Amino acid sequence: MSVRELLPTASPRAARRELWALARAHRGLALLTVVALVGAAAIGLVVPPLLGRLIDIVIDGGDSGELTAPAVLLAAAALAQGLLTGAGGALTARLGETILAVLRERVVERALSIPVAQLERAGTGDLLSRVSGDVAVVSQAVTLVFPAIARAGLTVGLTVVGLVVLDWRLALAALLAAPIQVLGLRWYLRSVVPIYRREREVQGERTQQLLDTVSGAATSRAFGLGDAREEHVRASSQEAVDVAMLGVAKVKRFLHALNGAELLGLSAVLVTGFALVDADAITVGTATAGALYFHRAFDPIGELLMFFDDLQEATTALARLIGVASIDPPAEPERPAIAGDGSVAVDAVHHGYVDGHPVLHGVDLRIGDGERVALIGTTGAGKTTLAKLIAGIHPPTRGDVRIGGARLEDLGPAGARRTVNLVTQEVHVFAGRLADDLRLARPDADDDALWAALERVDADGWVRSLPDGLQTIVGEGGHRLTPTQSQHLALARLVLRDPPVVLLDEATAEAGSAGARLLEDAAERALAGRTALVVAHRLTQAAAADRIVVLDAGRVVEQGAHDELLARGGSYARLWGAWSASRISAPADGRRRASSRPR
Ligand SMILES: Nc1ncnc2c1ncn2[C@@H]1O[C@H](COP(=O)(O)OP(=O)(O)OP(=O)(O)O)[C@@H](O)[C@H]1O
Repeated sequence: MSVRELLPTASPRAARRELWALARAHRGLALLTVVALVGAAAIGLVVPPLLGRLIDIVIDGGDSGELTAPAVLLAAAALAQGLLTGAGGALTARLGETILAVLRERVVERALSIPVAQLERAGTGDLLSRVSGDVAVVSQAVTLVFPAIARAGLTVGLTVVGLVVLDWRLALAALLAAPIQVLGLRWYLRSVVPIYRREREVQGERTQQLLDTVSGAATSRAFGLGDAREEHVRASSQEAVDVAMLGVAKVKRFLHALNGAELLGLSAVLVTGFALVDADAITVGTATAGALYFHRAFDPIGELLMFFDDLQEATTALARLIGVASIDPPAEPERPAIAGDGSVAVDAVHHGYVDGHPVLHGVDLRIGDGERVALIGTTGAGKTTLAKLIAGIHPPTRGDVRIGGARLEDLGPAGARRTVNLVTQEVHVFAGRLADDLRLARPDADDDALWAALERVDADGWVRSLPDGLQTIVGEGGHRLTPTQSQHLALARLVLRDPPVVLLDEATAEAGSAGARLLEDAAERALAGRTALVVAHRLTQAAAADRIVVLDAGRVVEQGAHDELLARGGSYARLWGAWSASRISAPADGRRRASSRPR
């Protein structure tokens, strides 16, 4: 059993540092954004004192000419604030999107260089949920939540300053609202946030039920399961509605509490203002301005509190993205070694994925330059593990792997990739032109080189018959390739890459028998002239090798040529006997029969 070791998540401090560094790279835009947001909030501050001034002029019986200046200023402030708010929102979104784009690129770049072993420990789902789900959450926050929070935060902060400057006693009275807000927020976080989380889970379940029902419609019809499927969808929809309604009820209570806080705070400001006016300490206009300030700060406070959940979600998602973006790419040695030839030496190699569960126990193996070795053994014997260690995907727990005399770590990640290639049955065909898919192996290859590689693995025939030949769009959304054709492509990429050492793991195991035969021939041609370790599932593959190595429970128990091992009557002879018997009773392709040496 493997232990999940999720990819790193940045600490809040590291996330802030990274964001700061990203924002600094766009300091011009960031500065402009701050100026617009602060400007909008600051201009808004002049509105309550101006209204207060108007009231004082009216109360003092001033002439109407005196009203003109404050009224014009009010109109100008409203216009300027509107313009700056609009500009601030647009600039915040632009800054956020720019930073997110850089972050996204970095996440993808780092994701591609994450050592496979680390990715396997984390599970690809972890990385996928980050590059899809987390990016979506942050994207939405960048355009909606962050600008609103920046605006609200600045308005609240500056308004509180304005209130204190206007009259500290009014500011003190306004503070009466704070305890209700703090207690309300604590209650909200404890009771509503978990409901939101549950709501998202239930919605995910409902989507899954819908997808299952739609994609499995034909099966449901065939087995008369329509009613049962409908019931599943109905039940999950009902649950989603129930949970959403529970959330709505709680949010309404929270809003009531906020309204109560507003009532209390505003009453306190008005009563204090009344008392101060009564004592001739301030004018009616100042008291009015105080009440307006309070009111002005209140809406954004509500907004800030309501966005708290989104903000939490977005910060978590951001920390998960920054966590991946901060993974150091594997270090290259200062002076990478160069493999002298294609020989492989495995010395006393031990390996285990989980402490206390060793998989390989001191494996020694020598493969000569250009030699073809077949690795066989029962399921779980450790064949794939050994191949991965030789490919440098996992470093062995103990022991050494050398290629052409150089240790894998001295070759460095890039050198190891150039020297050893592991071809597995998991072949991914990238969406795009077939030629581009092939060029992943050798970006500078011209069309002639691509055709030569395809011819070498006998794939040129079907590629020529595609609607646009090399330019045919394949992969997701394009021309669908059969598993055999995908494997053909993988082998053609191998030819283009041209590594001296190849590890072929189950590359031909999945295809149907006719395809398997074709691929065996293609693999044969792709491997010609290279050192090869073939994890063989059909013993015909093993029999054709120069040497066969039998692995049992993580140990090499036998090795030698096919005839030699048959004559010895050991593990291989027994496996061959059992396999031949099964072939005679149920021949895979209905034509061939097992013989002592099939090739
Ligand atoms: N990533 C992993 N984490 C934990 N255990 C693993 C991991 N990969 C393989 N194992 C375990 O290591 C042992 C050897 O697995 P391995 O895949 O190397 O065997 P194999 O001989 O290639 O088997 P098969 O023929 O079924 O592919 C098995 O017990 C397997 O469960």
